[in-house]
Amino acid sequence: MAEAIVRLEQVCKAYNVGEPNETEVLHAIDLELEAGGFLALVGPSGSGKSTLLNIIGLLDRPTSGSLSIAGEPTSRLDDAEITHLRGHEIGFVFQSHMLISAFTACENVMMPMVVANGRASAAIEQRALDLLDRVGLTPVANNRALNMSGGQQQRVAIARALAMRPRLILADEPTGNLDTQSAEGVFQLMRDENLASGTTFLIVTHNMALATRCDRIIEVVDGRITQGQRPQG
Ligand SMILES: Nc1ncnc2c1ncn2[C@@H]1O[C@H](COP(=O)(O)OP(=O)(O)OP(=O)(O)O)[C@@H](O)[C@H]1O
Repeated sequence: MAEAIVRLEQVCKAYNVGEPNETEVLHAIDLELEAGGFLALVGPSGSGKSTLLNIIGLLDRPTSGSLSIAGEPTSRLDDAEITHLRGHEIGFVFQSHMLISAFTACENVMMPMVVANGRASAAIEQRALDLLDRVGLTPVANNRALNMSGGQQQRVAIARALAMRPRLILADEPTGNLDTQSAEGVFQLMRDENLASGTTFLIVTHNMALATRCDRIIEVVDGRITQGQRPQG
């Protein structure tokens, strides 16, 4: 079996801890994501998919339980170490692409590399242009994100997510706002990247037609994994 890029053991997440309205939304989650997988995360609205994604993406911490990324337990890491791990190992694609709309496609893709490097450079710009070429956007590389279609913006977001060569990309309904044809293009682009580079993808989707084309479907219902807890085989 492939090495696990992510391992959760008995992860619980509660909101409003210690207050009268404290609610636990994830209950004792055990989950393994195999390196190189192309994985769908599905479940009803409010079941805890985004909460789980935020924990795996180190954007939020579990209330209890443990999370390892690439074999590294995260519970003892301080905030600076968490930020470093997140910045280098994990890329994000959100439903609303979260691009800086006044920046060009190229500038948006450069952004994580500029932040990591402390300043822009010709090499960073060249890598951004190469990534935009990979997602089919060379002709609009210097267009502002503001003036691009939803499908194009999502392709820029994928290029940006790939910029730091992360081992894991977390995508929260990346095709949710797109028409069928654009959604297919964005989905296929992620699949091609997964196969070409071995980057692991975990994709939250309500689209079962797309989910069934992934290597594995992980289902969350009421804060518990009901299907796909471990890789098959
Ligand atoms: N910051 C928060 N404070 C309090 N409750 C929250 C917070 N974030 C999420 N919740 C609650 O946690 C539960 C799970 O929410 P979550 O967004 O993870 O579900 P989801 O499966 O991603 O839903 P959807 O498919 O609608 O995006 C919901 O009941 C939600 O109201």
